[in-house]
Amino acid sequence: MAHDILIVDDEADIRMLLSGILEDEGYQTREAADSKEALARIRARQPSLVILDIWLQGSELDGIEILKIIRREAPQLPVLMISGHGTIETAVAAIKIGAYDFIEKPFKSDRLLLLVERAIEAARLKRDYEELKLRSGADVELVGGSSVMNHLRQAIDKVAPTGSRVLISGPAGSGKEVAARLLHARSRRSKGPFVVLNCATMRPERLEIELFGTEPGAEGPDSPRKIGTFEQAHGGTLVLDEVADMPLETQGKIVRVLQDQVFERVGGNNRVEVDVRVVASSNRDLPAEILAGRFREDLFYRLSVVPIKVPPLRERRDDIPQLTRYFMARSAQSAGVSARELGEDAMAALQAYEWPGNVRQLKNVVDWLLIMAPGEPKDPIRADMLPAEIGSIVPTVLKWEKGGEIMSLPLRDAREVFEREYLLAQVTRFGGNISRTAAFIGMERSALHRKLKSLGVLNGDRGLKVAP
Ligand SMILES: Nc1ncnc2c1ncn2[C@@H]1O[C@H](COP(=O)(O)OP(=O)(O)OP(=O)(O)O)[C@@H](O)[C@H]1O
Repeated sequence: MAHDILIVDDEADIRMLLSGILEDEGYQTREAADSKEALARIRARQPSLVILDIWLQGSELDGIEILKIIRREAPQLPVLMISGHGTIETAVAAIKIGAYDFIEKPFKSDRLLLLVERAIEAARLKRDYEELKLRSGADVELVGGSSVMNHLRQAIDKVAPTGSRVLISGPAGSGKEVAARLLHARSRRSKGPFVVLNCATMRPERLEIELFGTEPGAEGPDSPRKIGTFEQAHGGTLVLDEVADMPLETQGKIVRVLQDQVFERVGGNNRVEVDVRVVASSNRDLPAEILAGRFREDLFYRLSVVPIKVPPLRERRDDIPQLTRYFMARSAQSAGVSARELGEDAMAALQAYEWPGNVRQLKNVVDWLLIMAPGEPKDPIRADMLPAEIGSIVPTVLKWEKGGEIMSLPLRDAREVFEREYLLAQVTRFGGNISRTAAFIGMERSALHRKLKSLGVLNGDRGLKVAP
């Protein structure tokens, strides 16, 4: 995405010269000859940078006064001042007010381009830093080697550069936001902003303010202009998280923005033009929401140009060991302690668990284990150290304690109890896949099948019987 630069100078030939130099380097430019035009252009859409002449003949406000308004209305917008003879002192004063730097007339194009590049980069770094502060711990790595995850990554790689709208569906905590980040990172907009708005956590009135921003005075007599998420995301990606939670009326407004890439801020009628890739995500069944009259069909078709599904963790149990090690390494690093290993029994229990809270829940369990698991840091974490609801999945006879009940049985019956519990745990861990379980435990597939049937673990063809 080309950066959009606004050139404010009263002299038409300087504006032409500047826009020529900048456009040759691939920037997009807009021009303004006086304060009225300049402010109108900025209000219509926030540029990436303003190049602002200090002395503007025939203008109501001079460069310094315009700068003050920009600082107030758009504090993140970088401004590069142009100073002529005798205005250097003013230019220095401008830096104190918050201009990025100044360049003196007559200027060399190399120096101009260098300053422009630096000013935009500095603003981007500041924005990234702010974003990072807000969302520290955000991931762009989609960990997992299961075939479902490989397909997901392939789908993302394929659709990312096309710029199509994408609807990501999947249950809570499954990694929808990580998928959206990856989509942005692999797109042509990767240098542009990535903005996420959670539609579920906001009151309906607040949602529109967040989406579209406000004009000065809209939220009280002295309220400043607020830039909404659509405008913040110009040149980048906007994620509408939990899009099904948006009120119908707001949905209608979004349809319009998607159609025309134009909207008005709350409390005004300035038309704001934006170029934003919208990625929506939801954990609901949107076609069912449409039938229930809670989601607009036209919005669904506009958002869902390419649908992507992130499956629940229980459908990709193969990813659990890798995810566990990944979260363990990261948590240990950020806590400044050494990572703990997990014993085979603990890993089997993690793989057999249902994970209603998906990857987010796994991450929390790993964080908890790092702090709470007893024993020396070098000792592996065992199944009985896991939170009760997870650890109980592993049959008691397999835990490192002397099973009481089993000791009261003759060998033949004890062996049967053991086999049954062991096999049930292994088959669950491999998601009911008999071939893979057989390969892991070192049995022929058909022999395992017979065994499971004779132990009453298999119910019918492939269905698993619940442990008695
Ligand atoms: N494949 C993955 N690799 C690495 N981290 C992951 C993966 N999937 C999810 N996570 C991590 O799990 C947590 C939850 O993921 P994320 O926020 O993307 O889920 P979500 O589907 O958007 O959830 P919600 O619907 O609740 O917003 C995050 O901390 C994320 O970093």
